[in-house]
Amino acid sequence: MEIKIKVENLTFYYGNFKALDNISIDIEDRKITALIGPSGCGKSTFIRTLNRMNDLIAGTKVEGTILLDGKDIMKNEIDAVELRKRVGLVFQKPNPFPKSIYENVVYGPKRHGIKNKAQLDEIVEKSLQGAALWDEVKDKLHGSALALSGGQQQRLCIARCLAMQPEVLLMDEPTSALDPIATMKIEELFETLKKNYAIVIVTHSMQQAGRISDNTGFFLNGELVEFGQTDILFTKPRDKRTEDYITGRFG
Ligand SMILES: Nc1ncnc2c1ncn2[C@@H]1O[C@H](COP(=O)(O)OP(=O)(O)OP(=O)(O)O)[C@@H](O)[C@H]1O
Repeated sequence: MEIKIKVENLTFYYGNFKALDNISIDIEDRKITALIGPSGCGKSTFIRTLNRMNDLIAGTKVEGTILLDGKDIMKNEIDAVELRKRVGLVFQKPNPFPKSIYENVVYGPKRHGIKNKAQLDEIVEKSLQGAALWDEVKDKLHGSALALSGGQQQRLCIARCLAMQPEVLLMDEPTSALDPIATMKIEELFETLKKNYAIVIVTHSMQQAGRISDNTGFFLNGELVEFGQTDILFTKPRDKRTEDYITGRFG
């Protein structure tokens, strides 16, 4: 087992409000880690600490360490822009730019200085292939991204992330705005993606966590109550609060 991200004693505040309390968790490489828990328990806050997206919010404070390949990402010498390239984030609602499919995918690489047309073409094809969208859009790459269906838009956002050649993919409820068929396609895509990336996915659906993840963490009120192999967490939870949650007694 290879640890991609090691989080140790992570505590996070919005102003005086402690949103995460002493979280320690190992994110394995080439595995899917699901994070579950009731609304407001800190799941999104947690994944945003993993690529320092929370830095952008004023008045926040973070304690503890987050090691990416053994290196502390909270140290000042780490460039946050470079970090977000390595640790990509896909949001709940598909949010393509109001530009063509092609321009959406090359947006990040262009900003990072890639100008060569042949190279950009290759990035577009590879990223769209990687996001299982290429066959559906290869004949309309210069058409508007906004003309795609919700599920296609979400796969485009995944492609946009892949174009940056990340190592970790963070997904914040990536299928909650999608219908069951689009959801199934994205879940199938995760199975393929996990061969090359560490994936962390926040989900409200325990069924989804059970279907796709290798490891699951259960959050409650900013605490990581339980973390372990998904099949064990769902069948033999150690903590009464986990058991109550997965059996639907609360949340
Ligand atoms: N920018 C912010 N400023 C202040 N408090 C915030 C901010 N973002 C989140 N919070 C608070 O931090 C707590 C955790 O929120 P977070 O969004 O991480 O939970 P969550 O588990 O992802 O919830 P959901 O499942 O509803 O998305 C909540 O009490 C929330 O109100």
